[in-house]
Amino acid sequence: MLTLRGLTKKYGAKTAVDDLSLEVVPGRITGFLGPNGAGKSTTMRMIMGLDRPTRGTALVGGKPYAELTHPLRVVGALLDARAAHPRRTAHAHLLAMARSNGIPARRVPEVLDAVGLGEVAGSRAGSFSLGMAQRLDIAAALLGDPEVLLLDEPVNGLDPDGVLWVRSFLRSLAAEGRTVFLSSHLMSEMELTADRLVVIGRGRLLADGPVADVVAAGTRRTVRVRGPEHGGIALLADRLTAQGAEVTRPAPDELSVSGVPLERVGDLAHEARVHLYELRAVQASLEEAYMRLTSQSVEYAQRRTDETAGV
Ligand SMILES: Nc1ncnc2c1ncn2[C@@H]1O[C@H](COP(=O)(O)OP(=O)(O)OP(=O)(O)O)[C@@H](O)[C@H]1O
Repeated sequence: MLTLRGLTKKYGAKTAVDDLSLEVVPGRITGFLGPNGAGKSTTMRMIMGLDRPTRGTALVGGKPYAELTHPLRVVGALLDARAAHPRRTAHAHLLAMARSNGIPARRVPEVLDAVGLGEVAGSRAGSFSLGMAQRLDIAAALLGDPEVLLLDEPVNGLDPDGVLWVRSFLRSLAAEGRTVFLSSHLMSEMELTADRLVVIGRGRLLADGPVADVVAAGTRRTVRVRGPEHGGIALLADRLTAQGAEVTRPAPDELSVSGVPLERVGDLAHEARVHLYELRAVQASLEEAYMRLTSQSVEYAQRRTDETAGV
C-alpha cells in the first residue's frame, strides 16, 4: 500500500506537486498519468525518499521511506533506465545490490530467472539490448521481494514484444498481491495495462479511480448517426439542435451528437420520418478523456497544440 497525504513540493515559487492525497492499493496496477511537467517524477522521487516534501507525507507500507529498516524489502523502483554499470555482469550487478542491502545471494538467480535473464546472467550489462536492460532493472527492483513496485515509464522505447512482456509481467506481480504503481505517457498502453488510474496536472489530482470511471468522467457520451445525405440527415440535425443537443456533421451522411441520449435520437428520427442506416453510442477513449481532463493543466500550451495537430 502506498499512501500520499497532502503531498506538496515547491521549488522556489514553483509548485511541482500540490496537495496530492491518494491511496495506491495492493493487487492492482495503478497507472500514473499526466502531461510533461505534471509532477509525476517528483512524486515518485518523494515516495522513494530522494526528494523531501515541502509539506505532507508519502508512506510506503505505512511508513515514510526514510524510516524503513530494509527499504528494498518493502519497495522496489525503476526510476532511471539502464541503472547497471555496463562492464558489470547482470549477476554481479544484482549481487552487489543484494549484499549492500542485506538480501540473501540466492535471490539473484531467482529474480534473473523471473525476468527471463537466467541464461545471460554472466553477460555484461553493456551488451544488453534495451529490452534486456529493462528486464535487468525490473529484476533489481524485485530483489528484496517488495510488496510495492514503482516504475517510471517502464515501456519507454521497447519494441512490441518487450511492451507485451512488461505488461504481462506487471499483471502477474499485481496478481501476487503486490502494489504496482507505474507512470507512462502512453495512454493506449495504460488502458490495456492499468486497472486504476491517477491523473495529475500541474501537480494537482485531476482523477483517481477505475479506468472506465476516469474515461466516463472525462468525456461526454457521443452518439453516431448515419442516414440519407440529402434532406434526412440535415432535418434530423435541426430537430436535435432544437432539443438542445450539440451536433456536428463529420461527413455528409453522418452526425455526431452529444447531450441527448441514444434512445432520444432514435425517437426523434422516427418522429421526423428519417430512415437511419446507423445509430450507435461511441465508446470514448482514455486518450480523449485524458486530453479533456488535462487541457487546463499543460505547462506548454504550444506543445499540446503540436501534439494534437498530427492526430
Ligand atoms: N530540481 C528541480 N528544480 C526546479 N524545478 C523542478 C525540479 N524538478 C522538477 N521541477 C519542476 O517541477 C515540475 C514537475 O516536474 P516533474 O519532472 O516531476 O514532472 P513529470 O510529470 O515527471 O514530467 P515529465 O513527464 O516531463 O517527466 C516541472 O515544472 C519541473 O520543471
